[in-house]
Amino acid sequence: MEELRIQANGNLGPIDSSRVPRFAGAATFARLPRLDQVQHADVAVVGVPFDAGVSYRPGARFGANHVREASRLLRPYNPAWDVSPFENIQVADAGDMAVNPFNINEAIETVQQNALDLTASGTKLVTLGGDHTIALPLLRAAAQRAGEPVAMLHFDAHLDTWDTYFGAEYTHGTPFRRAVEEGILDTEAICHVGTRGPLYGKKDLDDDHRFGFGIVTSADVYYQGVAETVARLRERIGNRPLYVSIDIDVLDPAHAPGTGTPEAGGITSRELLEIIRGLRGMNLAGADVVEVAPAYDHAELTGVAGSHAAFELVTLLADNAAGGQARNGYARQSLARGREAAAVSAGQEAQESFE
Ligand SMILES: N=C(N)NCCCC(=O)O
Ligand SMILES: [Zn+2]
Ligand SMILES: [Zn+2]
Repeated sequence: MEELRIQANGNLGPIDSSRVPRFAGAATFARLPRLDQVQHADVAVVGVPFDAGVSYRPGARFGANHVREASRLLRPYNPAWDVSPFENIQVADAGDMAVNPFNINEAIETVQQNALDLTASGTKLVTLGGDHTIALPLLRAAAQRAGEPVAMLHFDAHLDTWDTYFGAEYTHGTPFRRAVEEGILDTEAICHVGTRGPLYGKKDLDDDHRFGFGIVTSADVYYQGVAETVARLRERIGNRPLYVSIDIDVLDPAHAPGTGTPEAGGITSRELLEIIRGLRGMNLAGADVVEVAPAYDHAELTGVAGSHAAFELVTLLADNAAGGQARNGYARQSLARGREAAAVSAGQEAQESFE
């Protein structure tokens, strides 16, 4: 079966699903080779089976393998970008980090160290969680590799800038407050996207604002549309090294029921994928897709959504490595049409589409 891989430009790609049924064999992300089967990976997809930081339903420890299973149906060409990511760069599945399920502090150290090890020779990481606690050590590693605090786009129903739960500082609801305190985020360029749902009090928003976060709520995405959302995010982030953290609960529970703390009124998977495509050319340092909890999933909805989000992130990295060649994909065309339609309805001249 191994010899039935697609190969291009010296890169070992997925097992060819026209010759080996895609439901055969052990799952790796997108049926890509394991890291130990390649000389060097430009991008590694790695799992973190950890959920000891959750405040409600457990189960995200099984998320990475669920996303891998659902990713069997991905195909090698991404028409939204006009890019074949696995041809441009070597992408491999680095398996799972061996994190201690009984000791959160130790697990956080392990994730940070493993992330540093995996990125030692320039590999970029797309991490599959796991609960959102793991974003903290991943951000530490990303900032260390970037040599400076990183910008962040945080897709989530929740702020995750709370202080403590039951006195615990390191949980899935607190990683970004810790990250600000540690000085690893560029607080000029951090933004939540998809925020919604009840909070503990107004102070949650005041604190979050004080830390420097911008907020594009789920309703904002609805009212202003994807094209405008993307334009604002790009303006805020610029060319800074950017970490993208995607909590799958950013999606409406109709699109992603398999998660631990669902909130009604979320964005659609179409909106999420289009916003990621809108980040074309940005300086992505690393990314994660977290909080997939398969026990609450139905018909693999959440797994499929997670796998597609990860595929778009890998495509972004692959396109950057090829010098930002993506020009003719249909996402670009849709985005241009969206900007035009928004301008017409606002009675303005259509603005130049961003580059
Ligand atoms: N799903 C994440 N990351 N955080 C949710 C914390 C919500 C809470 O327990 O209040
Ligand atoms: Zn969340
Ligand atoms: Zn979260």
